[in-house]
Amino acid sequence: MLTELRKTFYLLDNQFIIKGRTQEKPAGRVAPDYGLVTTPQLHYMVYCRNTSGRYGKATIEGYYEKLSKAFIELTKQAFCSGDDYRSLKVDCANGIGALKLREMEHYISQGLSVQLFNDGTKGKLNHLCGADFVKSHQKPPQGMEMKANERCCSFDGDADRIVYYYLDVDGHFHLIDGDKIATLISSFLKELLLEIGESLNIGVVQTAYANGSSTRYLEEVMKVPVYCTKTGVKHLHHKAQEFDIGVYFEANGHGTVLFSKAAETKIKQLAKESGDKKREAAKMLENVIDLFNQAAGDAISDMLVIEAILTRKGLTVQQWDALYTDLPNRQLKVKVADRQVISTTDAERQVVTPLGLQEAINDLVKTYRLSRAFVRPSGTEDIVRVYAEADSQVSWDSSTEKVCRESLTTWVVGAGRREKKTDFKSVAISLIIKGLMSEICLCRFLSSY
Ligand SMILES: CC(=O)N[C@H]1[C@@H](OP(=O)(O)O)O[C@H](CO)[C@@H](O)[C@@H]1O
Repeated sequence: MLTELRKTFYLLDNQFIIKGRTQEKPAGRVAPDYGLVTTPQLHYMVYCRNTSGRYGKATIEGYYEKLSKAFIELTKQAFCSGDDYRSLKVDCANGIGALKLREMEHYISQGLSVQLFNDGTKGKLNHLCGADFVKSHQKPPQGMEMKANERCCSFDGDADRIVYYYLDVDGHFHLIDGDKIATLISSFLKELLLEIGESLNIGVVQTAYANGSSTRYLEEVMKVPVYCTKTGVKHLHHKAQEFDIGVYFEANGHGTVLFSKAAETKIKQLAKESGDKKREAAKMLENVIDLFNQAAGDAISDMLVIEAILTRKGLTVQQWDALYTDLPNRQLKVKVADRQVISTTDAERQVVTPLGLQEAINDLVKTYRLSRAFVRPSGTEDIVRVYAEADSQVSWDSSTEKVCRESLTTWVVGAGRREKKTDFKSVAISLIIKGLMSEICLCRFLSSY
């Protein structure tokens, strides 16, 4: 994988990428060797080169200096500076993120001390660790020593995704995924925008995998417009470019924030105006712009933004988590002979073919409160993905409970996970939706293909 990254980098560096078109590099130019870098660092270098250095210095030191300077500026007069805010446990998925975060550690040590786990000295890349493992199994990575209420996060193998989590005093695991990251960031940005008093528009971009509670919170409580695109960051990135400030995150923790040129110019100009609250907010926004990797979703950059926001707002990880409660949800993969038998529309939320499948899904979900389910072919694997979510407040009778208990036992034994007792009904309901959709609908509709 790391070799793949290097190959990708050399390929990019041998070409000049201008407004999405590639051109051969002029003869005689030597491609610099940056050694091993994370995927987002690689995107950062390309972005710097394509803007002739206006975005930043196209070196690894340039990256560290730009981000750490903004981070230190944002945290130096922070509301909270106790040890709890300063230390963070990071699972590096045995990937490149460990090497790079170690290199960066001393640049940021004034504001944050990181303790690295799964740093690649032993263990395999992404094996029982990393953001994807933590998100899909909803449990801590192997090798991480967690105490109650400690703030922890996981990168994925190439360090372009991040998720946070903690254990509560009862030992229950709480995941804070890309949706909650987007919510925290959007609320911080919205507050700063209010302070500078400029009518810059802000939009949040999600995919169908965003938890319904996050969408509702953003739209109804925060009054921020939310847009849904197809899965895959390229779709989210393009949509986010339509706003002065475009926040995009996939639920799996892949995302960033984009600032339009006009917004950046306005903010820079306000930051120069003298001595008032407006100017302070604009200066803070200026640092936020520098701290985000606007070339691509970046675990290191996102981590620093999150840490700066939590410190500035004096928020604990539990308070952050309590912004809203995720609807119980399940995702599963179904192996089919030809995943293309399923085609979708409406940002992959509605099935077009095979005919009848969408009606079957509609019939299934309409009996549960706040329920939603969709089926789509994966863009990266030869599988079909099924997603279902539902509210835990649902009607219940003893026969349903019997079926659910059995399903739940199968689930616990099969997946090796233990649910909280209070989640029992909701988990069981999700299982029914999942079970019905996967076993009855999908099999019935797909068996003929
Ligand atoms: C449900 C899910 O997590 N899908 C992932 C996965 O895409 P699929 O098209 O679902 O296979 O890989 C993509 C690339 O890494 C990532 O952007 C996306 O979020």
